Amino acid sequence: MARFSGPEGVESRTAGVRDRVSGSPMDVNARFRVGSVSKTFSTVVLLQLVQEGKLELDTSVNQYLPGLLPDDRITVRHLLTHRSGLADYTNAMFADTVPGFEAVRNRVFSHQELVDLSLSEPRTTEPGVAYKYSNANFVVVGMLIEKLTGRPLADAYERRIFKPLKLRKTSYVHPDTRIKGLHVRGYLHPDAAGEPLVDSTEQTVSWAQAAGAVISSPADLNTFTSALMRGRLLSPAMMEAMTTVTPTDATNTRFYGLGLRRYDLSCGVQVYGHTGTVQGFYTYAFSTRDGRRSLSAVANTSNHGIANTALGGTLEPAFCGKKPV
Ligand SMILES: C[C@@H](NC(=O)[C@@H](C)NC(=O)CCCC[C@H](NC(=O)C[NH3+])C(=O)[O-])C(=O)O
Repeated sequence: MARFSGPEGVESRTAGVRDRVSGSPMDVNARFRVGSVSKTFSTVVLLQLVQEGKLELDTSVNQYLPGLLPDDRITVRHLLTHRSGLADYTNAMFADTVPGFEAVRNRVFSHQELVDLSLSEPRTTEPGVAYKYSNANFVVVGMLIEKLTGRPLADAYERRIFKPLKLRKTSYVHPDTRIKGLHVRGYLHPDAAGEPLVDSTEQTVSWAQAAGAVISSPADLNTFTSALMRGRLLSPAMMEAMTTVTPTDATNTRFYGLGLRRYDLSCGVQVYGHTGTVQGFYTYAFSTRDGRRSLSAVANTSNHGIANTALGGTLEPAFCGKKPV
């Protein structure tokens, strides 16, 4: 399903079903797991704390969480730009897709357990030297938010983003495994062709937390990315910092700022947002820099490259006016 919001109004497209058993059609008003789009929510909260003087971007993480990391050179900014060198424990956790998922779908991890999983693997880069995507970075961001606010992560999201923007279909319910209300069921592709799909809708997402456990809807994600880009959540200076990007691959069309991706489209439009992959759900949530146009595109499957590529293919038609091929 996809929902495009722009000056000309809202356009939605759906295809297929939200539930393979009942056959209920995909519904653009349904909720789903946004995966790493959660990283942008977490970044907004942390940058608001920076604005409030509670922490500084270029200070060592260990200054705020004494003894957590083995290298005092790792700064808060390194976490938000995936340049800390902290290994991504999910690579090992989900090397074998379905068994890996089944082993954790009902597990509740502490933040410390997830950090320990990361630290049990070698660092991937010297701090600040290279972009190496890792969920561990945003687990630590979640720890910083809870330490500096003295409250659970859910409260920070609710009070600082969900409530002010009236994102009534957006929630953070860790470790509850259910998606409440009208929602899409997600179907995880097994690694071996021919194996049955796995209904992966119910899970704690405790393996990701601030890195991937937010639940939302297409309209709410468009409201969020648009409001973010319009400067409704952060100061101009902080938006400048957040949208200062470096390339993440050799194509020079994909970039990462602070918890934010930038894609440069063929028509010259630059869109900002994040992608998400959690068992059974692919998400693209992007907006133009002025926030006037935003798109949320979702597929209720994962571990299925052609679906992810097709979903990513909605950005050009949506923002460049190209008719889909
Ligand atoms: C990349 C994406 N990251 C995220 O959204 C985070 C939260 N998800 C992951 O790290 C993938 C976990 C495995 C998914 C599983 N894959 C496997 O198990 C592969 N063996 C699946 O596809 O559902 C992003 O930033 O856009």
